[in-house]
Amino acid sequence: MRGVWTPDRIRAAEERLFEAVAEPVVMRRAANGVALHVRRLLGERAGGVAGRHVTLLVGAGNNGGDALWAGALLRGRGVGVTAVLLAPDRTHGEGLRALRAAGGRALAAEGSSGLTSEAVGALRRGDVVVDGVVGLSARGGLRPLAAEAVGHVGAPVVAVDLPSGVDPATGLVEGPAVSAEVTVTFGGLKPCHVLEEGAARSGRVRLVDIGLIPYLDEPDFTVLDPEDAGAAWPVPSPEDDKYSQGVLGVAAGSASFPGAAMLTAGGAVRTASGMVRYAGPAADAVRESWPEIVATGSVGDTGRVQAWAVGPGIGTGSNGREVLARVLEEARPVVADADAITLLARDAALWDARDPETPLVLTPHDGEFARLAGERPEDRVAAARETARRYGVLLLLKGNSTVVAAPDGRVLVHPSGHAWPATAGSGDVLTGMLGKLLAAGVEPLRACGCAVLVHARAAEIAATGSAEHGGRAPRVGGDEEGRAERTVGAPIGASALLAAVPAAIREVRAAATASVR
Ligand SMILES: NC(=O)C1=CN([C@@H]2O[C@H](COP(=O)(O)OP(=O)(O)OC[C@H]3O[C@@H](n4cnc5c(N)ncnc54)[C@H](O)[C@@H]3O)[C@@H](O)[C@H]2O)[C@@H](O)CC1
Ligand SMILES: Nc1ncnc2c1ncn2[C@@H]1O[C@H](COP(=O)(O)OP(=O)(O)O)[C@@H](O)[C@H]1O
Ligand SMILES: [K+]
Repeated sequence: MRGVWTPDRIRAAEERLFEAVAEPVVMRRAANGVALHVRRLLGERAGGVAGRHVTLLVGAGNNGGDALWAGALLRGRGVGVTAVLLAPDRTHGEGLRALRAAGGRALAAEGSSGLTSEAVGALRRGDVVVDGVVGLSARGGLRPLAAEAVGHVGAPVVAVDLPSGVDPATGLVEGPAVSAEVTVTFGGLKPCHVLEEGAARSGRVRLVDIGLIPYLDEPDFTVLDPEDAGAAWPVPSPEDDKYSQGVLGVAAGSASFPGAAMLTAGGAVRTASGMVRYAGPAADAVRESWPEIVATGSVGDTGRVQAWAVGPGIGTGSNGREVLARVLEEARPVVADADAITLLARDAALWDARDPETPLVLTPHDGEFARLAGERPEDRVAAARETARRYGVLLLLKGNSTVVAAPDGRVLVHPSGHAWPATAGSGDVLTGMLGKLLAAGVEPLRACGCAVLVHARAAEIAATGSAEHGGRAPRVGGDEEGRAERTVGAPIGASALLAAVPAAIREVRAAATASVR
């Protein structure tokens, strides 16, 4: 599990760190990390380090300073280094001296008519380009000169701290910005690494220890890693039987939408052993697809369950309302998705059926969220947190980065790193998966984080066939920790995602086993 801190809190911690450790010492730690990851990327993409060329794009502040210091270290490994200075008068002095002393070159980016031809040549020559334009103090998109310079970069980029042009606090991009292959950040993750467009533009995020951790308090929110999901995933123990692992009731689908029933129920079956019961008009179809499911026609006829998954395809008319009210009255943990969210958003009386002490998870996409909150989410973390608190629910806001907020203010974020789950019916699968984890007794916030992580990974496995390659995706270059952007994939439907859920579970469980070894 990794913490994420807002820029203000990172700065406050840095100030405390600088009382104990001199700033140049900290900066050199940061630069060491940047140089290490540049060397790795040179190895991957240029076949070696010595004799290769690195271009530093250097802005006015400490972010450029880190890049210059990293350049000096790379010179020591035989790398040719050229710094392109966007603001020569305000360049980090010590960093520049260090680079020059190590034999690196520096040139001004701007001539009398825009970017100089030398600067363009340097940007094109780099086997790797280091983005030291702007870091934590970034405001808005890249300024015109920086944007023009970035436009000439064809080589993979290592971003210092964050990809320049991305808003550090939100991950939003409101103008030209860098897209990094690797982002090397210091002390703790910032929101831009895991939210919105910033998550995709950060590429692979590498965290470097600069001694900041003791000065950071509780994170603003957290990101689960595969091993966290693997450690929490329920598997049967020798004492278990089919009931003791938690029974999930699924109330989904209708005569017009049998597929929603199949996908939700399937998500549950593939997530954990034990038992799944189905209640609804698609009982015959469900029995045929999933013979292991005990299916009945109505919620009232279903036997005992430990949790319910309700909503996909139930409709928003009186039948759907009746189903949802019956489920809520049972006072068991519930995950309510799709039509159930629409019904809850427009019918305040339905909330009376709910026991406020029993966990209720709502899993809206942005459109459903707007029905609940009155507007589409802008700052997704703040929006999810506020709505979770207001309704006293766990709010799982779906998207490329999914945000899960608990009513007590805790937040988990999962940046998927790809968009393969964006396919009709994949939300139904997620609802079934999450319901089964709730039925198994996994703590609700963690259950949400685990379900989202494994769901996204299952989509990636299905799209890339990576499980067929011994758990590793076929990649275009990239190291073995490489992210999905460099993975060759083909579009999938939700059924393919569903079929890949067991492979994704095996993978996270293997990660958990490896991490305790
Ligand atoms: N505080 C520290 O001493 C440490 C900070 N570190 C580095 O220092 C960075 C923060 O340094 P600074 O606070 O000096 O600020 P930055 O280097 O982030 O920004 C410097 C200047 O860039 C300009 N700028 C702002 N937005 C821009 C945009 N959109 N396009 C082009 N230029 C823009 C502004 O004039 C701003 O003052 C961190 O991101 C990290 O890289 C690390 O060395 C660790 C220690
Ligand atoms: N651009 C995207 N990148 C990654 N995941 C996405 C993207 N768009 C949607 N998803 C994921 O796909 C699923 C879609 O769920 P939902 O919107 O309920 O669709 P449906 O109702 O068709 O099942 C969610 O898990 C969501 O997080
Ligand atoms: K940067």
